[in-house]
Amino acid sequence: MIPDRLRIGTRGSDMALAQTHLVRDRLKAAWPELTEPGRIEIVVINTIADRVLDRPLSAIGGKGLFTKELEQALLDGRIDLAVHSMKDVETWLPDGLEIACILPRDDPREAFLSHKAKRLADLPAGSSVGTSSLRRAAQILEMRPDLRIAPLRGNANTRLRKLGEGECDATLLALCGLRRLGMAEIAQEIISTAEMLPSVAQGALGIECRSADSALIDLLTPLRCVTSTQRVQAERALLEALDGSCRTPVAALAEIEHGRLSLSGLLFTPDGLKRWSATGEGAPADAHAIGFAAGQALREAAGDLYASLLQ
Ligand SMILES: NCc1[nH]cc(CCC(=O)O)c1CC(=O)O
Repeated sequence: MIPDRLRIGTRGSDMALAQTHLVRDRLKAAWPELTEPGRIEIVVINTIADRVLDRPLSAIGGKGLFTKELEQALLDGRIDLAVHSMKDVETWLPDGLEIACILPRDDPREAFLSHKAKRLADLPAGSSVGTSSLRRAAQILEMRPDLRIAPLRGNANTRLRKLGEGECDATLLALCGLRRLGMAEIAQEIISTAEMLPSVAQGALGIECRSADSALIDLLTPLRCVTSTQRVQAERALLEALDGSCRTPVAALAEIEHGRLSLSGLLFTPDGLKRWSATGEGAPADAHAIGFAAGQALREAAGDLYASLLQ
């Protein structure tokens, strides 16, 4: 049975709203009854990550900040669905909630933006790259130890404005995020995943619901993408084995080709001076085990240094 009313919770940024509108439109396309006026309501919820813009996320509690208020609204019954960028979703969810659906994944690559150079490799020595992502900072410093990292917080629009105002010489953003904002053409260089492995789950959208809402979960069936789900499962299992949080620079990407899943993962020291890599391969149905084993391998490779990365 289709519920009379569905309330979708979202952050208020342009990117979050674009993602939510995409989910709403897919739901309407799958279930024509939901196109009736008033059947789907969008509820904007302000999160700590949107309010605190002067400090890096890793210093104020990590990526849970993007999702906590939405999860509380789900638990309180104020909303029925929450749309998230899967890269912002914590490794462990609160009891009673689940990611009931992962949509077809977008391009996970990073986009380079700058007024000083067309490519990251061409930035003059000493240029500043604005990012508050520990992963991006470590990867940039590994490739270009002669660059400086400058803190840059805020949603994508805010970061683009700050770049325009000259707060930094360059920045990196998820290409899919730019695309959702209708601004993909401003990407100067699209960095290959071989050069820069993206964040776990970058480009994937997920829908979180109350586990008890089985009728609603059934409604999401036509929106699910099996291969995207398996890829995200493998990458998130890698993070799970690492106790991953925003404080540990980790990158991972799983791909499925000819019925085989292959996973690459990297763990960095925040200064980019050291990195460890692990790979895994197997049947897509074993995504979780493949990811977890790769995460454990990274942890072992880092050895005694691993504890210091968690500080
Ligand atoms: N950390 C914020 C965030 N969370 C998800 C995306 C991009 C969209 C996605 O990965 O689905 C972004 C912006 C960025 O990193 O450039």
